[in-house]
Amino acid sequence: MNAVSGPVTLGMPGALSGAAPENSAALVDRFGRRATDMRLSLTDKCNLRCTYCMPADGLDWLSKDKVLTAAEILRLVRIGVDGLGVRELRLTGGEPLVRADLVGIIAGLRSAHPLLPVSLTTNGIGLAGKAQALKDAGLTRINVSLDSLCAETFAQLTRRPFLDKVLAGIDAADAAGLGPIKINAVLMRGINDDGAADLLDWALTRGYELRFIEQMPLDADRGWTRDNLVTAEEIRGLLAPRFELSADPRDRDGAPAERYEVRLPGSSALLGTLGIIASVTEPFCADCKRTRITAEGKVMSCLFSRTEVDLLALLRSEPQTPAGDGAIAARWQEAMWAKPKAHGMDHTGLGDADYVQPERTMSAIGG
Ligand SMILES: Nc1nc2c(ncn2[C@@H]2O[C@H](COP(=O)(O)OP(=O)(O)OP(=O)(O)O)[C@@H](O)[C@H]2O)c(=O)[nH]1
Ligand SMILES: C[S@@+](CC[C@H](N)C(=O)[O-])C[C@H]1O[C@@H](n2cnc3c(N)ncnc32)[C@H](O)[C@@H]1O
Ligand code: SF4
Ligand code: SF4
Repeated sequence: MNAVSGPVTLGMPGALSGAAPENSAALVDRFGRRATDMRLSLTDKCNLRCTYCMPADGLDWLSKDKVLTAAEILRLVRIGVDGLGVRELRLTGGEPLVRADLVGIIAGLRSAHPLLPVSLTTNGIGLAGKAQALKDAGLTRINVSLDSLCAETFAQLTRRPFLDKVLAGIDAADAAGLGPIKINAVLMRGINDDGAADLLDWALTRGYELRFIEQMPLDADRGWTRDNLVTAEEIRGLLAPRFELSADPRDRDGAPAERYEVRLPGSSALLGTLGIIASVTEPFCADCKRTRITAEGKVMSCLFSRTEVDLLALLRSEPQTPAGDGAIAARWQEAMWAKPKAHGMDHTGLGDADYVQPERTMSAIGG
């Protein structure tokens, strides 16, 4: 690994400087966590309006000049991978498939980093026509969001009638070899929670890993309440009549999803794996490995950060020299050093009295 050379001097807050990792070429924080998983938002735009994420009328999209260009993305990833210990890359958004240069970005990433795992999280709209090109460009694997197999429920949740497009996209991704395919579903009380077991059955039959996600307070409508949340415990209860879950023995390794082996009640035959991402009731912040960059080039050290650190201006002002790259790396390290302990605070507690929802909503952060 080439270290990023240049002025990697970490300007840590005085009170914390005793633990500052001077010149350490990694994205470490005050709590000893090391971010090796880079999540990069390619765009704030989206063609769905999921109720738990976007307002019905969409948001004011960023103008093109405010969004990271393909060249800036490649430079940032190079700095992260070659200099700061990034070991895997997730492309997300907004909806990453709406970016016209997506295939070119992936090809550029693959050419620069032949062994880097590069995955994509998408709503699947338009995937049917792009899956093979994404695979050919070097995409490693894909996660597709799908909250319901019922067309009406899908349309109610996403405010768009596009279930068929998503299903066709998943089929195409499977055929193109973009597996193991993971399916993300947010459960909403009284809307799609009654379809949880059917969704699991569908995913198991096709060999996909379904993950149920607890809804987080990152919606534009600010309608989230802790009381209305479908919790991990409830999800396990919803599945119990039809499926038996047991702990997956594989190391979780800081992943948001707690994995379970799935069997029919009383049977020893393994049907597949289920994940539950319980950010609210069973948080996993102590092992967090993530560093996030928004589509406009800001570091969000935590999904719930209310402080953002801009890298775009540096990308546009610093020369592409070891010193210039080093200045960008140093700013990124500073941002990560200040990462909150959990949920954007010094303790876990989404929905607690002292929890303040970030101004950005999920799609604008890069979920
Ligand atoms: N609280 C919290 N939730 C996260 C974080 N990263 C991902 N999630 C949640 O996990 C969901 C699924 O994320 P994906 O983009 O599919 O990726 P992943 O589960 O991290 O990754 P893989 O299992 O490696 O495919 C996101 O929509 C979020 O709801 C995180 O850092 N903090
Ligand atoms: C923000 S989206 C971006 C990528 C793509 N548009 C998609 O939907 O997969 C990434 C993931 O965040 C999830 N998500 C969005 N808002 C959420 C919320 N308030 N709570 C939990 N997960 C959320 C979505 O279900 C999706 O799986
Ligand atoms: S969850 Fe994804 S698909 Fe749904 S509105 Fe948000 S960004 Fe768009
Ligand atoms: S809430 Fe913040 S600290 Fe916790 S897992 Fe997510 S990004 Fe990491």
